[in-house]
Amino acid sequence: MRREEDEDDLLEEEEDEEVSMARPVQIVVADEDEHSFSLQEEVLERLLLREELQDLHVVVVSVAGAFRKGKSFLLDFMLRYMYQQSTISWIGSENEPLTGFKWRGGCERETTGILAWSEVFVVEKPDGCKVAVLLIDTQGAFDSQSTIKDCATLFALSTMTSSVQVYNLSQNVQEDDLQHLQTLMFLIRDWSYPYEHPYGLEGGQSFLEKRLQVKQNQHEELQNVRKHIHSCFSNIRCFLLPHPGLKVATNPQFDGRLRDIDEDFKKELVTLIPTLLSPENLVEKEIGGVKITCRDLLHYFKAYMKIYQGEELPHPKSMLQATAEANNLAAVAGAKDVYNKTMEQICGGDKPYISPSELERRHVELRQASVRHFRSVKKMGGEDFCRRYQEQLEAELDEAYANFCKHNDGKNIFYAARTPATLFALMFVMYVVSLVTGFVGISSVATLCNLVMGVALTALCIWAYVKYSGEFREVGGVIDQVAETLWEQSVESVKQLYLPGDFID
Ligand SMILES: Nc1nc2c(ncn2[C@@H]2O[C@H](COP(=O)(O)OP(=O)(O)OP(=O)(O)O)[C@@H](O)[C@H]2O)c(=O)[nH]1
Ligand SMILES: [Mg+2]
Repeated sequence: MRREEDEDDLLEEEEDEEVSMARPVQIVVADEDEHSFSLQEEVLERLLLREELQDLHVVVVSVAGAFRKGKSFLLDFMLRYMYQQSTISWIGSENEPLTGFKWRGGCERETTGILAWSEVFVVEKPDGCKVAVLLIDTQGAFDSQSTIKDCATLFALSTMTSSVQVYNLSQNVQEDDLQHLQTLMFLIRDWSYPYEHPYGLEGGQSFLEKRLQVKQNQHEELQNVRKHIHSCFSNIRCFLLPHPGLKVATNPQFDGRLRDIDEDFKKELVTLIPTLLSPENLVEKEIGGVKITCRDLLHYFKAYMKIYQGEELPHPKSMLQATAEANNLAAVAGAKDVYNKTMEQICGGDKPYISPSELERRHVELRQASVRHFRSVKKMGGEDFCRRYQEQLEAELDEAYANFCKHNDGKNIFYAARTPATLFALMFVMYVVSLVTGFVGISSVATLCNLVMGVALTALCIWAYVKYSGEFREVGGVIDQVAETLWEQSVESVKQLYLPGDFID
């Protein structure tokens, strides 16, 4: 028995440790049979809404492309860089197995849906701004189980939400690769023609230029893709990566040790990864020309996911609509945060009681500031569209204010002491009246007073028990209500007795 308990404890400890350890987390889950995808909102919230992250501009680096082409493998080197970037030897030691996003050999696909690394890295750029860096791994495209729509959905979703899309290709750029359009960096694995275009960024750039050239005798459609691609992306790059060697590609025992990887590959990796991730090269995610924060990113994920869940592939117009919606929702969340944070400072849980009129004054002030903040954020969708969200913001602020008020009232000890005070006062009055009437000889009245006193005492005991234990709260509520009515009635009658008539109004 004892041993079992010990084992349970051990298991729990291991689970706790796992929770705190950085690991890949699934943010979009793919349903194989239904060919549908669902967003893990809670996971994403836990990732992006951390206090220290939510207001930072976000850099989202995602790797997408065909399945089984070393995407997760590459991401694990990116992780090494993110953890060790201050050292020159960030790439690791010769005998260290490569871990992080799960990768493996073989011909069956590994990654499904979309995964993110659970640790969002905070990096200071050379200009002193701190940004949050999120690394994203996507399901490989063109495997035998997924439909074209599945691949397009995942690819579009990761492209729409990332600031740097690494489009992983094998050996060459083919025509259908260009038709996927959305990319900033074509990463060509196993490049085998270094004598025509050398490895690395420069070779890649000259190769890409050649590929993207519009030629007179080309089919019109091919010409259009080439013309269009530049208008979709502000920066298109290409990197040629050599083959990592036969051990990497064919040995089932290979576990990612540098020792087993070709020198050429490692040499190029050392320039590729900093090109994407060094502080001066980080690209913050922008939407509509505005840099977005981690908190905003959550809203964009939700909005894009919603439209990709439909039967059809979304129309560009609905993409724009979803972007506008997410954009407004993000602005609402930002503005509400401004309000909540300041209100917390004024009357949060650890702050003392503040007079209701002062609280209202601050609320009105902050509500205005919050709405102003909302209006000042650059938004899409036009005035009418924004107004709807402004109304939503105002309603949410009023609701938050009502909660702050309740909280504040709870802190007033006189407010809290009202019920026992009323009951004590009642008992005292009854005691005095029963004494006097008993003395004078009106025993029936005296008995009645004693009875009321007994009831008040019982109510007081029950009330105290409810407050102490937290049980039978409804009974406590009834006692509070009766006491409050009694209190108000007495205050009213005292006022009428002692204040001149014209004061009462
Ligand atoms: N030929 C070649 N193989 C590579 C390269 N990089 C990694 N590999 C190998 O490719 C295999 C697949 O690696 P993964 O990282 O799991 O590939 P993936 O693209 O994430 O695969 P899916 O998750 O199934 O889409 C592993 O055996 C790696 O050792 C490369 O540059 N060239
Ligand atoms: Mg993978």
